[in-house]
Amino acid sequence: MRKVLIIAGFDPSGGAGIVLDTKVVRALGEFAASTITCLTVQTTERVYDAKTIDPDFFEYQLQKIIEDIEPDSVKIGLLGSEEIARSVLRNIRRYNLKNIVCDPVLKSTSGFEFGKDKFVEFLKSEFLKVCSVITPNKTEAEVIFDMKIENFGEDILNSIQQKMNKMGIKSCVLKGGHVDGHLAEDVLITQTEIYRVSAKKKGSTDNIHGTGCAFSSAFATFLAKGYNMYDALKQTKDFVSNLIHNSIKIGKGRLVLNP
Ligand SMILES: Nc1ncnc2c1ncn2[C@@H]1O[C@H](COP(=O)(O)OP(=O)(O)OP(=O)(O)O)[C@@H](O)[C@H]1O
Ligand SMILES: Cc1ncc(CO)c(N)n1
Repeated sequence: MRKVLIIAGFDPSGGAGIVLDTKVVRALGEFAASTITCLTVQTTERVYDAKTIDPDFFEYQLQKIIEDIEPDSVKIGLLGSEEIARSVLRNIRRYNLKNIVCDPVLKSTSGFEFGKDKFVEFLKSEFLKVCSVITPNKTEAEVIFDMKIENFGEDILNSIQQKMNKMGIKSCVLKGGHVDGHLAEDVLITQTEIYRVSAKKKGSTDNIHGTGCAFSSAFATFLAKGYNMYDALKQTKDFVSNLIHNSIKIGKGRLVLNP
């Protein structure tokens, strides 16, 4: 069995974060170990608050579990602070971790900001370049690449590719759930290629919780299984679309995925 290390936050509703990530890895037949970066007060309606774990305690958790299980891939979700991000970066280097999928969570759909300016600057200048692939949504990509992204037209994608190369970002999947249109289109941009996948959109993306978390943990699982980037993306897209089409209502707010 392949081993996926999840580095993410805790959402008590189970609709996002580490609980959902673990279920996704399990549903795909592999084993998930988890380290918690951050606790949130959160429901299916909104995020109320977030508190990062003590950084030394977090690092202790991370080192011990990496040494024990030796993961085949890593999914990074909500980091929550520059200190926690620095600790993850140190240990990626120390243990020479591979197959790292980073979902650069900056803001919840309900508007809660998870990191401030210095954190974002650190991600852009030092952190994202050590990841195998980053999976920003439209808003996150606008912050990371410092540009307006109205659509996924050729010019915009080429300009993102140039910026990625300058910033040292190896690969990026731009998630298109929040881009207008009847298709949910995602684009994989590598240093030399641009590759699109799409699926029929179900309802409104703003009404479904956890799609980004499920996407990055499924991607990390397919990389752990040995798929290349393109095949991992195709498999991930099918898996996540299916979860979205079978999403359920468990609370008063948005629908959740039930892998
Ligand atoms: N309504 C939808 N129907 C079908 N696929 C969708 C829909 N919304 C999002 N997706 C797909 O789900 C995946 C996650 O994309 P999305 O843009 O929602 O990420 P996100 O904004 O990071 O998620 P989150 O809302 O959890 O923060 C992508 O593959 C995207 O194309
Ligand atoms: C814990 C957690 N991670 C990620 C997200 C982004 O969906 C969220 N709302 N909560």
